[in-house]
Amino acid sequence: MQAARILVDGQSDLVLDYGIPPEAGDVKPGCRVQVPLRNRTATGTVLTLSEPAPAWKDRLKPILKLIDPEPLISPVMMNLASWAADYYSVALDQMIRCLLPETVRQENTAEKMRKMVYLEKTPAREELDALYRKAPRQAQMLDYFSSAKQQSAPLAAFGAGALNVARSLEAKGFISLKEEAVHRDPSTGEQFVPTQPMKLNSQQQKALEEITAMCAAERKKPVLLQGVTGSGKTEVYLQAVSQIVKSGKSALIMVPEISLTPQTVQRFKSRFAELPSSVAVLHSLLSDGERFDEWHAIRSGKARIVIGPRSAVFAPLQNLGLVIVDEEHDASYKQESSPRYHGRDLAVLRAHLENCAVLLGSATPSLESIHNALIGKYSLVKLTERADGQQLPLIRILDMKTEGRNKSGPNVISERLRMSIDRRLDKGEQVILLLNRRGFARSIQCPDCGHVVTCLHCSLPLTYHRTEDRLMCHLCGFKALPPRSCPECRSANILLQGYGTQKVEELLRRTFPAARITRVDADVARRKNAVRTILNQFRAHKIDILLGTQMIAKGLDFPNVTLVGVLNADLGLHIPDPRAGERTFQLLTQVAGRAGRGDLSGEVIIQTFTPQSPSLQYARHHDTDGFAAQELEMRRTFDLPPFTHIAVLTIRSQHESMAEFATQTLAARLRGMLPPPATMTDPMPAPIPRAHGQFRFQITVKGPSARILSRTLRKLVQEAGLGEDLTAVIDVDAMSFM
Ligand SMILES: Nc1ncnc2c1ncn2[C@@H]1O[C@H](COP(=O)(O)OP(=O)(O)OP(=O)(O)O)[C@@H](O)[C@H]1O
Ligand SMILES: [Zn+2]
Repeated sequence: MQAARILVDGQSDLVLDYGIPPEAGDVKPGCRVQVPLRNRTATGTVLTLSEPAPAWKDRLKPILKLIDPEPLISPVMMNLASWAADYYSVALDQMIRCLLPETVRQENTAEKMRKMVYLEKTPAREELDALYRKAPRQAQMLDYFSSAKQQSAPLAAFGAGALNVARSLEAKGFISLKEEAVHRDPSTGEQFVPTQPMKLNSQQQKALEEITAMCAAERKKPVLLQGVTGSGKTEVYLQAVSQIVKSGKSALIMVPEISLTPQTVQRFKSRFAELPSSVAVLHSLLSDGERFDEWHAIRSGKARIVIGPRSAVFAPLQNLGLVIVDEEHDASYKQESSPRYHGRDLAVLRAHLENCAVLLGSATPSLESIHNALIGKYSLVKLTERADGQQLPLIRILDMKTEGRNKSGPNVISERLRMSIDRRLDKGEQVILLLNRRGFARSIQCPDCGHVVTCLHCSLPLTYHRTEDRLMCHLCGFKALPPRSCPECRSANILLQGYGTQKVEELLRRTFPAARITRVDADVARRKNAVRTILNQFRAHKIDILLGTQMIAKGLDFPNVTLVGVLNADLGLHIPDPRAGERTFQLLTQVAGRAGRGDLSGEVIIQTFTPQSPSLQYARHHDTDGFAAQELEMRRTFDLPPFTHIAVLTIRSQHESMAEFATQTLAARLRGMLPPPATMTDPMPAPIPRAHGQFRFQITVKGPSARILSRTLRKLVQEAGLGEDLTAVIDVDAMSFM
């Protein structure tokens, strides 16, 4: 009897061997099975098959039943899962859970069925008239088909009691009733007008040819498409995908966040509108039913184009021909909870395992990707001009130390910016204002003694929410009344410092009373479809000024926007993160790219207290290469990514001394385990030392091989056998250090 190693659902890393009895059928890796577990039955997924050691042969419990005749997980995806589990130090079952969503794994989730009425025989006029006299509802049902010129309709369309009516008609042979599976399509109700491919300019043409060549090549390299904002990257994606689909293969398009990139989704849905339901959109707001249906539509090949955020890298596409990662630098590709995988990195790996082409696109690629291009691992294609032939917008940097002061202290909107906004509004043009919310905007700081009001449970500064008139912690949700005076020095000026989108909105309304102003921030984005509705209104010019946080910086295309103002460019620079400069550069370049995308030329005004910072200066000159060169030089000097890998081990506990002691003990052991040239820091409190009521201490390790760092930390934690009050978190290739 062969044995199968099975990942049993429900318990972390419970991997058990079972025997495969002949009656179980063709059990393969990636199949789900039913197995006995103590006194109950459990479900599980087959990881590997093996010949059991002779001594074990008779002691293995047998598999009860094979659930899927064909494996739900392809061998390539099994491979990807094991690789990721090892690389990111998570249990294999966690990765399998990403591959098979809960609703797909549960055997009992069924397709949604509905009753359909099919017309079998069209009644003659006299028959219908007679029916109208005897049984008017039956007549109406039949009449529906002739007037609607349809052969079928859902029973539910005929209202209550329709089942009896339909049964009578079925008995008379006019119609038949059938059960059908409904596809729960998340975009039902939306209309997509088909679009035609555009004639590519020569740079776009070259980019497309490079991708086509890579698709055909025996040995493939990822293609990095570095194209300035508005250079027509999306059109290149569309035509590349079109080629792939025509050749009978499937394509995966990854985007940072669906709710923030509605235009990209719309453009794909429209371009491929002629292929019904061929574009599947995955995102976190899908209902279980929708997710189940989309998953099976993708797996069966009904949907051969998939758009989704980082988790879409696990979509069960067959015969994959191309993977596209749009805005590949975006931080949201890294999952910040377990499993802490990087969607872009797994996309590159998946493409490698499937031997298909992969395209990474961005106006401001990550330094990791630029580095890979420079050393020849990636093939680099550039789009240096806007597709519409427009100039890139003129960027002006305003030093708020001199420009922004008035009697009461620093101003939110400088006089220069105010005048520019006025001018644009007078001409009937539109304005985007960005409030950089990385870092601690909206926090309450006493202007007299410098005291910052922080959360009682986390050390994070509390932020002020106008509508509720409360201070809130964005980590744990703690709420408090704003103090009337400074708890430290009793100064009454306490509320003056710091400002959030709500406060700026209020101020804007006062400054520009005639303008129509709308705010988009995380609070607004939580409401389903709110962002999309606002963006549609903005496009229709029902809004003059759009005020928002970094979420409005992404991939939006509004031809009538001629001015973009960045209110506080440097906030994100002053945080403990080696990528702070890179993120600020990317944010400014992206948001500047929203200006002047139509026939009107654009202008960008950046307000800052640190005008000399390289992130700002290079952004001002649209100089991605220049920024990358100097930033890479700095990273090399300080041995930071992409020249090394960083992993962070965080130990959390409700008890501060326990966490600190455990971290010190681990650090001492780690010193003896970490193979050179890897290095480590001393244990330290995390930049946010307390979150969700837990104290957090960190050790940061650095080294040329992420896998060695990961395996060493994993071994360390496993051997230490931490007690119940302690949690260890390993974050490989960490992107956030808070
Ligand atoms: N070959 C072309 N000829 C004419 N117009 C084009 C062409 N390609 C793209 N465009 C238009 O140029 C505009 C910008 O293109 P697109 O949004 O694809 O750029 P992008 O590089 O994806 O921009 P971003 O990085 O800012 O999201 C769009 O309105 C698009 O319709
Ligand atoms: Zn808190």
